[in-house]
Amino acid sequence: MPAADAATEPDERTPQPGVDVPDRRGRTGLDRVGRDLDRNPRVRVRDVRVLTSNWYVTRTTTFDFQHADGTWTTEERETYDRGDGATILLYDVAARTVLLTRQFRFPAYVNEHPDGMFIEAAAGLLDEDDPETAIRREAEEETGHPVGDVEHVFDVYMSPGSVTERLHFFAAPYVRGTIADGSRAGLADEGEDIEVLELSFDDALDRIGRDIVDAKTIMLLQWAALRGPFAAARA
Ligand SMILES: Nc1nc2c(ncn2[C@@H]2O[C@H](COP(=O)(O)OP(=O)(O)O[C@H]3O[C@H](CO)[C@@H](O)[C@H](O)[C@@H]3O)[C@@H](O)[C@H]2O)c(=O)[nH]1
Ligand SMILES: [Mg+2]
Repeated sequence: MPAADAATEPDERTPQPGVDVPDRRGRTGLDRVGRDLDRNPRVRVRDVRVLTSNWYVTRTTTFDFQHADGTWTTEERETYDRGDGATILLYDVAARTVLLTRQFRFPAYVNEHPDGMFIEAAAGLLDEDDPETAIRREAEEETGHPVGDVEHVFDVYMSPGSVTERLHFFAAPYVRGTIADGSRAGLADEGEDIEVLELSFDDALDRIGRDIVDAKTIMLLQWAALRGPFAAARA
């Protein structure tokens, strides 16, 4: 590098929140995630940069990738990391109903959803908990209904080209009538305002693609119809 350019390089990098000094959520070392990945010999991570660590974390990672013909190229990919989550379908087989939620989702509203009000299966981030503990907590917080034994359904990457999140899917029975349709739930101090929605299972299936447009909810409803509690073989 020419001397003139070297002179313009800063001596020390300004400390970066989330990397060298705590960010607003007390995190440091966020640039270490992904550096030691070695499970796939066709991928060699070269650098990880934290772009934002405001609430969740965006990074850009530079890596060498070996293509099918053996050649290597250097690629850069941005990732959005909000941690992993869990979701649950609460169902009553005898009443043929499901217990869902309705809440405002800004990212959908800003992308052409008519009002941002989303019908969803109860769900939340794991935070520090294991998936089953987390889904019990979230189901009770978001529907007010206590959850007994849960059935693990599958674990799915919801948007693997950009979002790191893996979502753990569960199902559990609930008792119709315990929670009033239209009652409110959620943690007010986290800005949550959640309406509990009790729908007939057939109505919920019918509304897929109309006013039920949330991926995890559609996946759980279709699983319930095909292989879950409402599948012909299990009924
Ligand atoms: N201040 C602030 N708070 C935020 C922000 N983003 C989220 N939150 C807070 O974080 C809470 C997260 O609520 P959870 O119930 O834990 O998560 P969720 O958003 O319902 O996530 C579930 O649904 C998502 C969408 O389908 C899933 O992506 C996710 O895995 C999970 O299943 C929100 O209620 C809100 O209070 C933000 O940018 N700023
Ligand atoms: Mg939630």
